[in-house]
Amino acid sequence: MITLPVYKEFDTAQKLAKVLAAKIAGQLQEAIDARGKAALVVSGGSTPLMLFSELSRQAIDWQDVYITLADERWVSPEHADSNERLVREHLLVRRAAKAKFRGLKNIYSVVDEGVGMTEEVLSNLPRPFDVVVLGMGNDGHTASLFPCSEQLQLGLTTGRTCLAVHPTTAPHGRLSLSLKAILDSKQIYLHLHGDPKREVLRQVLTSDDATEMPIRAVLNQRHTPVDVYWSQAS
Ligand SMILES: O=C(O)[C@H](O)[C@@H](O)[C@H](O)[C@H](O)COP(=O)(O)O
Repeated sequence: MITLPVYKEFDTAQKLAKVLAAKIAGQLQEAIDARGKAALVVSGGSTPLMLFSELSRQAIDWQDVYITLADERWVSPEHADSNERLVREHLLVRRAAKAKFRGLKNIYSVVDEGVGMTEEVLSNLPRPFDVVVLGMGNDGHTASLFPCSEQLQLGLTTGRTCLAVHPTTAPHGRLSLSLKAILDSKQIYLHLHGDPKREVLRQVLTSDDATEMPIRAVLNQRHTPVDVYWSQAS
């Protein structure tokens, strides 16, 4: 059994996005005031689009904010499935256009070859990350820590920042932050939409077996606070 310390529900995705964006912006600005810079890690997928749009309108010192991704599909940044493309189109606009984005995809065509270069890029970001926003798949994956992949155990145990992942149930080779890197943060938000995800979350909380549902490893720890934000899909 896992117990959630903070769980917030909203009746629309828009209301959730407004509240969460304001909260994240406040935490980023606090970090900037304290150490001159802040680091934000966001996820891809369909859930964060409204959040990105709300975040991009926040009036903070975006030029001092480093942004990266929790995971990336190993495709070119112009590809329809690229998380970098999503971030460039929906988050790095308006006020947030001044933020410093560090993408995970690089010149290597195979993710296993590119992982070292991305590790190097990530080593130059402010740590711990100030805010990490995660999504969750219906199989309980988060970032690209997939229950189906041979690399899951590595992702849950490695001391490195990132790893190459080859899911069998989702397209593309992926690069994912490791569990250790995700937890090396001051605040994690798990951002969910719709009834099916609420049902998956219910299943997640019934056990602590992270090999079955990797999101459990993020929720079942005491190092970093994880606040869960759920809304109806509309
Ligand atoms: O690149 C990705 O696919 C992700 O970062 C992934 O972990 C995502 O957050 C979940 O799969 C939820 O995806 P949806 O928001 O599309 O449901």
